[in-house]
Amino acid sequence: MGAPPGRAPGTPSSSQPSRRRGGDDQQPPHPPEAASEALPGTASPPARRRGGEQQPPHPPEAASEALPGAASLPARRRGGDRNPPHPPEAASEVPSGAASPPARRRGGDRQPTPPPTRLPAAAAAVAGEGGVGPRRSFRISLRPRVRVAPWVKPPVARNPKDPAKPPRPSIEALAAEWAKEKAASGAPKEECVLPFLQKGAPRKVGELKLSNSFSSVRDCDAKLHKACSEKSDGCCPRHEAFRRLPLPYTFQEFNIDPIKKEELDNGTEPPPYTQYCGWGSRALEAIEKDDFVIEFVGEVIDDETCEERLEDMRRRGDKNFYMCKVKKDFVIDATFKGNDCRFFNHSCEPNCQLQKWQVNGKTRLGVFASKAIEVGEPLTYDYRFEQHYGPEIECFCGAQNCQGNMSVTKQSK
Ligand SMILES: C[S@@+](CC[C@H](N)C(=O)[O-])C[C@H]1O[C@@H](n2cnc3c(N)ncnc32)[C@H](O)[C@@H]1O
Repeated sequence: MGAPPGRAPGTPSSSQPSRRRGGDDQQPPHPPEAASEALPGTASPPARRRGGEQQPPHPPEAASEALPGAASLPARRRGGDRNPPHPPEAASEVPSGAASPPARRRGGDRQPTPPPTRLPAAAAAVAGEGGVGPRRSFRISLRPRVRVAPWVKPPVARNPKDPAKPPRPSIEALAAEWAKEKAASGAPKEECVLPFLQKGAPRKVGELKLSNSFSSVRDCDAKLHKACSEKSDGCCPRHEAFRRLPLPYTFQEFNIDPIKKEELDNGTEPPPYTQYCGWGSRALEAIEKDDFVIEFVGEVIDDETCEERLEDMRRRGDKNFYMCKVKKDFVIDATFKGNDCRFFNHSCEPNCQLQKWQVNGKTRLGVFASKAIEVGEPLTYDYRFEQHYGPEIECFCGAQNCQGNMSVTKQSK
């Protein structure tokens, strides 16, 4: 993407102490592929979270979620009332403008309460697509690779070379274990594979850009669907398919690590690099270039629901955005349900890349290493999302060639 060196026009850099670059606060360069650099604050001192940043319990639907910490980070952003970023990929852009100094996040960043959408079936649908399956969480297969920062011990303690540490099973071994259990549960054979680990099986169909799109508000017949939905007791046939989670997840499998924010806050110091970007994930083992790292999963929602959720976010003043627009009426929202991938922060010089794959007729998103990643490195990818309204979201990735914000200009698309 055409991220211009330095801050984007209009992005005031003087208004705030530039913690992103230079100086002791600079972050170690991030790995990735597209953009530029390291997560900011990597070297900065860990900052304790405040109680106010704790996350409220999730609503019933999301109850079993893994999204704790998401909103709680102390991140510095501009304009506290900036709009929530829109789901990736499509979009357009917002004038930057807001020159106000980045403000730390507080209570307002709490985890949003799942919107009382007309899609009460959303959660249930989640279970639907996966069919019967083991209770094994997909995350298990990913455990050796990544983990949400707050739960991660210092990289050195996880060093696989440490003789005191028993070697962790490989991701392939864990995947095999998962597949065995799933097969034993009676799940169809095709659902007992982790596509991204199957050599040659899945088909990569493209790379995905995260964008802050709100486009369907303007160009889609969402209203029609809404009316349809109201008439049919909240169930619009056409949208039903988008309320499911990608296979092979079953509700149980997706119901991972329902860790509460309070637990994370209890004596846990967030890693330094989250000082400005919020919670993050880091590698717990060395990852080779092109290796599969994790799948981006979440609730699959349509554009209308996405818009409703974004509006809710704006009203709540939430600043963390977890949606990824795959295509029209197909947005994967990890706000209320997701795995560690939801904690991957943006970097203008990322070490991972989000790719779109076609697996057994279904579109799935996989995060792959775009370069070799060392143990302890923050895992990032280039969001490159576009925002339709509100001030630009300032980027604190710390990359030397950071573009200053997480939006992408139309020209660079
Ligand atoms: C998918 S979430 C990543 C996890 C998030 N840090 C958290 O605490 O839950 C995306 C959000 O993280 C924050 N973020 C990620 N990368 C950032 C960066 N480079 N600079 C500033 N904020 C960032 C933004 O609030 C963004 O909406």
